[in-house]
Amino acid sequence: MDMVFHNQRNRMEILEVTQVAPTSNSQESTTEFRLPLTFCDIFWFKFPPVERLFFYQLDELTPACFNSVILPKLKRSLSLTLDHYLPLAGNLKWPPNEPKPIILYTPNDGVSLTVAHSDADFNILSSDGVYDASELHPLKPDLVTSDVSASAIAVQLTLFPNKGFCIGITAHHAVLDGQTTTMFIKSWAYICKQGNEENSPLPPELTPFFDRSVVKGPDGLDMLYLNQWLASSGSDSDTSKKSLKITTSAGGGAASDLVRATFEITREDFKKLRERVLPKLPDSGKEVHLSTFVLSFAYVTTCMVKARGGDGDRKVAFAFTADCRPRLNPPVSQNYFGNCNRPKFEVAKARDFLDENGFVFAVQKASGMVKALMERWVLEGMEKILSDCFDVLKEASESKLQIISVAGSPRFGVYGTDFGWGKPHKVVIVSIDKSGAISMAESRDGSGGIEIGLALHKHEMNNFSWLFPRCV
Ligand SMILES: CC(C)(COP(=O)(O)OP(=O)(O)OC[C@H]1O[C@@H](n2cnc3c(N)ncnc32)[C@H](O)[C@@H]1OP(=O)(O)O)[C@@H](O)C(=O)NCCC(=O)NCCSC(=O)CC(=O)O
Repeated sequence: MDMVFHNQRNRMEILEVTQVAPTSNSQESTTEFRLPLTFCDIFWFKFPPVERLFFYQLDELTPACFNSVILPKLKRSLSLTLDHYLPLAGNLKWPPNEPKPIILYTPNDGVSLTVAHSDADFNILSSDGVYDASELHPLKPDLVTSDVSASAIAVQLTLFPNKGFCIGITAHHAVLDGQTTTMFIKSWAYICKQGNEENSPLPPELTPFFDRSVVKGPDGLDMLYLNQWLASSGSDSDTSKKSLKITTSAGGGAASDLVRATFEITREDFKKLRERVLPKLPDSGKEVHLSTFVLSFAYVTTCMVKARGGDGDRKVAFAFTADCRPRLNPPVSQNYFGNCNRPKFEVAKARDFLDENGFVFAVQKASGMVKALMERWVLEGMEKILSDCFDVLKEASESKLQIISVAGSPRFGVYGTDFGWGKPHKVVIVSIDKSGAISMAESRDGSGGIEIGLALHKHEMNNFSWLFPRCV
């Protein structure tokens, strides 16, 4: 890992802020479309939005070519894609007579689109790092939220003259999860690459499924979560309680002195990690779920706890989100639009990871968490999970606890997102710098490895990059 630290003052010019609406040709876009929120959506009610950037390298891309070819194609295809994803052109609203907020699309709604030019160093920002986390912030669009309305998504297209461009998408987590966000972006890319034909259907694997009745959970969980969110607002006034405005406080503050880097765990590394851990597991690991996810999560967690060091008694919460679609009974289509996931987390002592057998401990813990999802009801324990999350977030904000969670997934296949100009040079999740999360994606070269994105304090990043090749 190259530990040269890059810090640059990047210059950015916003050229246009506009709304992209579904095409008026589509029959659906001329009528209202409502979607209720399920308990899975309301769980995420005020969590910070998820911000993704897709960097496309196009050497010699001139402003003229960007403005006359790329920009019109991206805008037109976004509009056509919204015909299939009307709720994303809409907003979260809370009508006075409704017990909970809804997603509402009304004709003339659209997605906020920002167009910008940047003189920042494309090569650094789309590299494996290390650079200031805040350098990415000008590239992500801000989700518009207020007391009475919250956008579902926002999009930004940024040109880096003679280098390429970047597509930024910010998603309201109560509207869509990572599975749906990536399906939407792939649909947009598909339509763009196909040449923007009107009324053309999406292939089955990209066609969203809007029937909310298939996600069934324990009765009353939606209102339980909503009431917990309202109680957490700290306000007695009904208007501010019911406000749809998102502040970053729910997931911790924004980055100020964090740096970012990407680390890869290759297929060969996984082989080595398996070989090292197996002899140390009871019954030669027969009962342990040794997937690449479990190995990566356990390995990175161990390195992160060691990178922070300190008191062995301090608490560490390690958490991930599981996709419930295949695990519900009956299973729900992967095309289900919205949130169909559950967080899973456990709290341990730093000592358990700092120990000589820290990695073995982490593997057993992560394996147990994944196995519980398979062997028991996938929604077990959901009644307590939001209040437990609030407790953990509070302790983390008081620096009493280190949270390590996972955003994204190697299954999303983000590097397959081709709008017609090739696959992305780099995909990052900007919002990990607010949440203490690591990000995961498949390796870009399709070699079966996993890419891990980190945003850490500089000294922890130094420690991490020293430890990463030699932690086990
Ligand atoms: C709970 C899990 C993380 C556990 O993963 P595991 O891989 O350990 O376990 P598993 O039983 O699911 O899979 C076992 C093996 O089958 C393979 N496998 C199974 N299903 C697969 C699929 N659909 N695509 C590709 N591979 C698959 C796995 O790669 C693994 O093999 P091998 O060992 O070879 O790997 C996962 O099941 C899961 O739900 N992933 C999705 C998480 C997710 O949606 N995150 C985003 C949350 S939203 C969010 O964070 C915000 C956002 O992103 O916007």
